[in-house]
Amino acid sequence: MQKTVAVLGGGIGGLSACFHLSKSHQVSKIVLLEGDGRFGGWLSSTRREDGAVFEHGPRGIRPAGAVGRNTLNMVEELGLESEVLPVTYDHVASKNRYLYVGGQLHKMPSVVRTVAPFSRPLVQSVLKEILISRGKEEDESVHSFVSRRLDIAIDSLCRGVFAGDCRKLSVRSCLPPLYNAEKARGSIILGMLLGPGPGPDELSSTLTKRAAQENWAQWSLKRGLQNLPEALEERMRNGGRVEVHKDTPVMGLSTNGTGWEIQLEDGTIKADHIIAALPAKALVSALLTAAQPLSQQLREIATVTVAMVNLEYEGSVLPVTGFGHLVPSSEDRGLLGVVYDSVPFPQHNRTGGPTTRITVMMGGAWFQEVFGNPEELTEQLLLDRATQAVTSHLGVTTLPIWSAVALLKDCIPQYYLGHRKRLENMRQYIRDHNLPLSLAGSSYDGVSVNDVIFSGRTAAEGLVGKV
Ligand SMILES: Cc1cc2nc3c(=O)[nH]c(=O)nc-3n(C[C@H](O)[C@H](O)[C@H](O)COP(=O)(O)OP(=O)(O)OC[C@H]3O[C@@H](n4cnc5c(N)ncnc54)[C@H](O)[C@@H]3O)c2cc1C
Ligand SMILES: C=Cc1c2[nH]c(c1C)Cc1[nH]c(c(CCC(=O)O)c1C)Cc1[nH]c(c(C)c1CCC(=O)O)Cc1[nH]c(c(C)c1C=C)C2
Repeated sequence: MQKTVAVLGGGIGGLSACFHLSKSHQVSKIVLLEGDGRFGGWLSSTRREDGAVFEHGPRGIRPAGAVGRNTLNMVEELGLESEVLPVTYDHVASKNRYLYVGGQLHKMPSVVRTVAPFSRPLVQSVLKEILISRGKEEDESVHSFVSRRLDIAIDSLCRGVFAGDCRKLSVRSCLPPLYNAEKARGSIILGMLLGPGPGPDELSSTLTKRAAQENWAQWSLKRGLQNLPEALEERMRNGGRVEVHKDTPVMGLSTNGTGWEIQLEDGTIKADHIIAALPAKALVSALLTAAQPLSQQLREIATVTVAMVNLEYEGSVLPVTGFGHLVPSSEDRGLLGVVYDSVPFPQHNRTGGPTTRITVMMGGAWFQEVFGNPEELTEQLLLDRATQAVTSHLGVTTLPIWSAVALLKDCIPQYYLGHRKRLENMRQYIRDHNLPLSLAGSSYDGVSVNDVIFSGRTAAEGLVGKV
């Protein structure tokens, strides 16, 4: 088959699509088009000369489930095994997660089995959140007692994964275990305890076996997660099968039904098929007047903006130890949560003398309401807000010795009510009109790094068959 496939967007989704496409000889040419000056999208790490590593996007990847194993297989194929930093389930960072409620940290104790996408906390929260947030009334109705607690738990979880508002997010698309548990077992709690039943499996690599044997809860890479897109880029460049272009934004797309003309800043290229691994809204902009009904559906996939503030403190300053804490919207709408990065990944601390690395995450669905227009915000305001939170939540009174502020505009898609139906409609439209187009990336079938890598693979295999 003499085919040119263009992959739009060089985030982890687009890179994964290229990686899998390049294993097949069904396509004669693969072109990767990335608008930015670097590949990797939200996977972004700062590496300082003294050995410290700071993550500005994702910081941990879970090995569990078929999608988790798929990522580890890719890591092994890329030769990154020796770079992996695992965190096991018996590590304090896996056992201890906190909620900040009523001005205090409350530990969420661990319970039961792994249910993707939550390694433990969903069940923890549903069952054990009962410990927190004592009511002010002398007595209250059973309904009020339970719903107040569940509200806080679910609100926090949605903030800790989607930076989103649980009142708007779709349970079917955002918490499939909860939805499936009820459907499969007739009861949420029973379903969560028994698990969703067997899922799709993956051939095991040495790394996936190691992850299972050693009971990994999450992992990172020694040089930070940005090392993953870097290794993929290197593979693409050295493999000779993918033409990689950065600083090459896609400006427009037009189709004659059998192929595409892709408008770039300095000319056009042709492709027989497109894998679009762009955020949904970027795809809408590129589609211009093509496929209007599809654009209409894509437009409805909203996103939220998150401010990430990395802080480094001299010495060991944390009063508690664990992964971090979440802040429910009833406590503070703008402050989503705080990750204690040095606990799961002390290897990312600078060499020489103890330090504490912390990341404060702010905004999300409440960004505009709390901080106003992101264009008008100063870094200093976000830094002040973050250091104040570290002082009031964790009692840290010293000033950070290093900090970085990153405003991640439109970084997490929000799967609102009806998301599943929208996806079905979009894919139906693509089929009905024989559009040579596949959709990949976080806008559609899951936001985790694992989901996105899997979406790139699914798009590639949809075109060339299993690789
Ligand atoms: C703050 C934060 C924390 C997170 N934490 C975790 C975590 O701990 N664990 C986890 O598993 N996941 C986490 N995630 C989720 C995960 O990182 C993302 O969902 C994932 O990286 C998205 O990958 P993507 O390839 O779909 O999109 P992107 O990374 O957005 O990539 C899309 C690419 O398309 C490019 N592009 C856009 N427009 C154009 C155009 N017109 N032409 C060409 N290129 C274009 C962009 O420059 C970008 O490189 C986190 C996300 C964020 C934002
Ligand atoms: C406070 C905001 C955020 C924190 N992390 C993220 C945000 C928006 C982003 C994020 N975190 C996770 C994922 C999905 C990964 C996956 O499903 O594999 C994303 C996109 C992982 C995660 N983090 C928390 C939970 C419950 C999960 C789901 C997977 C798991 O159980 O491990 C909780 C949590 N997130 C943050 C904090 C401070 C925190 C709890 C203490 C930061």
